[in-house]
Formats: sequence, structure tokens, C-alpha cells
Amino acid sequence: MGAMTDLLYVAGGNPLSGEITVRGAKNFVSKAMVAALLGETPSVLRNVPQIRDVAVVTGLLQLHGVRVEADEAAGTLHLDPTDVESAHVADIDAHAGSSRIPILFCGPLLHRLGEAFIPDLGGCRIGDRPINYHLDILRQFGAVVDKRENGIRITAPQRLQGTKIALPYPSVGATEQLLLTAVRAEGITELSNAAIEPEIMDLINVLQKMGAIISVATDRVIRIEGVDRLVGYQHTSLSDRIEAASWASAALATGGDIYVRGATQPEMTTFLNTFRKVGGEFAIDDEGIRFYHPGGDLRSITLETDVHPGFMTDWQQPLVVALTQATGLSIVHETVYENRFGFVDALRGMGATIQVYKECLGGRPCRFGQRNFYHSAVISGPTPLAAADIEVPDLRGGFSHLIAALAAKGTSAVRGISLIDRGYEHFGDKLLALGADISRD
Ligand SMILES: CC(=O)N[C@H]1[C@@H](OP(=O)(O)OP(=O)(O)OC[C@H]2O[C@@H](n3ccc(=O)[nH]c3=O)[C@H](O)[C@@H]2O)O[C@H](CO)[C@@H](O)[C@@H]1O
Ligand SMILES: C=C(OP(=O)(O)O)C(=O)O
Repeated sequence: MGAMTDLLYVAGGNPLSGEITVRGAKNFVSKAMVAALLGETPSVLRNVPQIRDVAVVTGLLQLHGVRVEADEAAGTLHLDPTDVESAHVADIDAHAGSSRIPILFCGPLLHRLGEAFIPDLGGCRIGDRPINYHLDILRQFGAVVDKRENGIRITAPQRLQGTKIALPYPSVGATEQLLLTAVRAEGITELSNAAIEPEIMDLINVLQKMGAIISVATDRVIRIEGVDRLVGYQHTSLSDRIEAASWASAALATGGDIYVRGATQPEMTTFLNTFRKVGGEFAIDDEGIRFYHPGGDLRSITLETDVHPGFMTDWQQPLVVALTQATGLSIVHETVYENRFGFVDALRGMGATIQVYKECLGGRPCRFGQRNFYHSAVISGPTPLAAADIEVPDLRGGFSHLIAALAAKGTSAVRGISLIDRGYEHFGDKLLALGADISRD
């Protein structure tokens, strides 16, 4: 379908069925691209999807003098950072675009140049998303952080020093910040309460290939012995488990049958258990996973999002659409972001029965209880969905609206769909391949 305008008409009510391919993980590829900055020699990254976050990080790397060559069809990126020192200008005019990745440039740029300017971040508006853990980590390594009008300026008066840090919450980005900074700091760094998402483990794989010394203990403690130099890597990205789960939810919500080539089981164990409890079926082979609705009623569930190995927050929004088709009351407690249920307003407008609550429903109390955050949802189903005019609010919320439009009777107008390009490669072509009745303005 090529480049899409921002408005998509979706004639729903038909099951999605067929085969699509999922490539590398958005939440890993962008970090591996930043890691290439740490090497003295070029890196090669494979299985890279054509999504906007990759384009944004490519632009940022180029601003810093990294030569990036892409073979988009093959999904290969060559990243040559050998000119970073000579390309250096102190006040680079960088924009975060739609991405949160620029904050991860801090460690690598401090090691190479002794300073960095980080623009204000983009990313999905699903909560406040502060960067206090990141800044605390950088300060503990010895960096000086100066907040400016459009971002932050960071300097390292001397070589960064290994340190001992405990995260208040196992943040993915803060764990990656620490890894990308500690690998070339002087001495040993220890991080407790670290996040251990599969994308982080693959980043550790990349850093080890580059020459880093990193060990991960069973109790979420990561230990890094700093080294003086790192070299380039060759690596094939792990698969995008969020995109795979999104297509699985689309199959369930539309009563369809989708073979997701490239989907892998180990990173999806928790999702697969939940999918099965709802009444979805799947078949795993060496090339991918077939997700399908076996007919009959879907079952309501109680679900809590969590850090890995829990049920991932990014799986939540697409699955909620499928839960509108399950019999009975489902309870979903979002414990990672305080504000990730804004997207249900549009679902309600399409006929779903969903109530949101400030209380921690269905499980243990979380950080957001007794505060002003609507972070629990009760979904009552099954309810038929009707077409509507929808505005995409964020990446996963937007894909969820698309799923709802595909499940609904009638033709919906979905606006702002270019936001979805940030994390779903060629989703228009994939929808057409699955038999969706969609058209552009
Ligand atoms: C590009 C990328 O990989 N994005 C993923 C990454 O986001 P990201 O790395 O931004 O998410 P974090 O794990 O850091 O955030 C988790 C929680 O920690 C809080 N927090 C985080 C940092 C900080 O300095 N202070 C603070 O309070 C956040 O507000 C949030 O409530 O992990 C999330 C959790 O799996 C996923 O939903 C995102 O898709
Ligand atoms: C929240 C997400 O991404 P980001 O951190 O890039 O906004 C996501 O992928 O759902």
C-alpha cells in the first residue's frame, strides 16, 4: 500500500485471515543502533523493520557523524561510527521526533565526546513518563546534568566511574541507560531491581559481542565490569513480540486466523497463556505462530500488566478489544503506566461496555492505587461493535482502534494512522494481505 495518508476507511465485520511477517523488535533495534556508537569499528544489524522509530534514530545517529547504510528490503543496517569525534559540534540541533530513544545517547556520547545535548523526548503519551531515574543514574556515574529550555545538556568532566545503583522500579529505559553507560565506565557497576525484558537481554548479547563484561543474576541484579574499548557487532534482532501479540488480538477480535511468520514462543509465553485462557488457540512451528479463534464463546479473564516475565503493558490495549467480545466481566489492572486506558473512550463510542476505576482491581495494590489515576478497567461482554469516526491517540491505542474498526459492522474513519507507522511495519499492506476492506481517502 506504500506511504499512507493520515485517514483510513475501514469496512469491518469480516474475519482477518492469512499470513503476515513480523521482523525485529522496535524496542530492541533502536537501542542496538545506539549501542553501535560505542564501537570503534562498524556494526551490522539484521532483521530491522521499516518503521518510523528506526528512521528517527537513523537521523539522530547521522547528526552525530555515524554513517548509516540501509538495505531496507533485506532489513540490514550498516552503522559506521568511526567519524563521530570529527563530526562533533557542541550544540547539535537535534529533535527527538516521536521517539524516546535520544535519552539513551547520553552514555555513549559522554564516553566518546565528554558531552551531549538531549532534546525533549517524544514517545507515547500514556502517562507522565519522567526521566528522573535516567538522570540519577548519569549523575551517579559522575556526569553533570544541566536542564535547558529544549532539552538537557550533559557533560562528563572526567571518565565516568562505575557505581552501585538500586532502581525504585524496574524501568526498561533506565536499565538500558545504565548498561550503555557502565560498559565503558571505569570499574564495576552493580544495578539491583533491574528490568530483564527480552529486548534488554538481546541488548546485553550485543554489548557482549562488542567486548563488554556483563552478568545477570536471578534476583534482577546486573553486574558490569567496565572495559577500555569496544568494537562493532554483527547481530540479528529478536522478533517483535508486541507486533505479534497485536496481530494475535486482531485474529481473536475479528474471529479470524492469522499466521504470524517470525513470531517466537519464548518471549511470548505469558501472552500465549493469557490468549489460551481467553479461548484463543495457537499452533507454534519453527517459522512462526498461527493464532486463531476456534469458534464458540470467548471467556472473560482477570489480568494484571507487569514487568517481564509478567504480562506486558504494550500487549494490553490490543487484547482489551478482544475482551469486548468475551462473555462476562473481564478485569484489567494496568500497573506499569498510570494513564493507559484513554483509548477505551473510543471503544465505548463503538458500543463496548468498559468502566475505568482509580482502585487497584483484581490483584495486588500497585504504585498507582489511592491516587488519581484511572488504571483499572472492567470490560463487560460480548458487545457488538459499530463503526465510528476515530482519532488515533497513541501507538498501541491506535492499533487497538484499528482492530475495533475491523471487528465492527460498518465503515469507520480512522484518523491519525501515521502514528501507527512508528511501530508497525507496512501495516496497511499486511491488513490487505489478511483480507481487510480498507481504503485511503
Ligand atoms: C522504546 C521502548 O523500549 N519502550 C518501551 C519501554 O519504555 P520505557 O523504557 O520508557 O518504560 P519504563 O520501563 O522506563 O517505564 C516504566 C515505568 O517507570 C516509570 N519511570 C521510568 C523512567 C524514569 O526515569 N522514571 C520513572 O518513573 C515510567 O513512568 C513508567 O511508569 O518499556 C515499557 C515497559 O515495558 C514499554 O511499554 C515501552 O514500549
Ligand atoms: C509505549 C511504547 O513505545 P514508546 O516507549 O516508544 O513510546 C510502545 O511501544 O507501546
